[in-house]
Amino acid sequence: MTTQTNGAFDRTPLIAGNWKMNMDHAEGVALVQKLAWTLDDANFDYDRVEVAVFPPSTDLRSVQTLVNGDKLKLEYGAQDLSDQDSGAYTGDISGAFLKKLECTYVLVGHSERRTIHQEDDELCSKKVDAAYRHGLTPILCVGEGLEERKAGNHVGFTLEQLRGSLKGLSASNAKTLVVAYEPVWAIGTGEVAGPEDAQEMSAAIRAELENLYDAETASAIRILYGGSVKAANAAATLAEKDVDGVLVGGASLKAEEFANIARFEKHVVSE
Ligand SMILES: O=C[C@H](O)COP(=O)(O)O
Repeated sequence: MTTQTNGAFDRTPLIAGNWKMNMDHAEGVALVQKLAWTLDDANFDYDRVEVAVFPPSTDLRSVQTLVNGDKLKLEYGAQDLSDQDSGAYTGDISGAFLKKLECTYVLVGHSERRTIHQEDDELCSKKVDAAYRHGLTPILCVGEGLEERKAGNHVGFTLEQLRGSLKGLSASNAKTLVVAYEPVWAIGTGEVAGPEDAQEMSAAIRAELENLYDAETASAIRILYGGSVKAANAAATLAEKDVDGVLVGGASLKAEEFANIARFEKHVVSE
């Protein structure tokens, strides 16, 4: 969340773990349990850094039961949602159902959905609206491909995706929005964009959000970096001024590794 004191916004860092199509519900419960125990053993301060996991939809009810039963301070969310609320949409999942499962967040427009499922900006903007309609906080994913990066058009491409995916979003709702910048060429490749790349794009996104809304809204929105984030590289990226968190894929499937990413301040302090 973002808190405001005397006009200044304090953007709480968000460490988000996108499990993608991994971990059935039994494995998911074990992973959440191990993550919680690992963070508790390290006296982790959930008020300083927010930690959220994004399991496959089949796991959400089990994760909800565990989080509620053990009073865990972890947040959780879904990897996608329908732009529709209910009806003849086989295989889709309504934001209303996700809210009933007490999801806080929902990913929208992850590059794997944009490419594999041909999700365009128009559909993403409708999914952002659906998230707010059901009281979910969207994490809107944007980011260039290798060809845009090589052509030096990575900023223009990403900002165009951002504008197209936020059509019609009000400034009041936008204040709680989270944006995740994920250069597609860095996802799952081990090729992590350097902290300076992450900062360059986060600053450009924040400037564009100011154009789309206003300075206050832009400074309230948290911007995450995603793409081959590991415990070894997270602290440097998270130290960047406009980077407010990370969206982690593969490394979030290992409790210790993900917990070490969440404890990035330890690394920064100890450096
Ligand atoms: O949603 C997470 C991103 O796709 C990054 O995945 P990755 O950490 O496996 O590169």
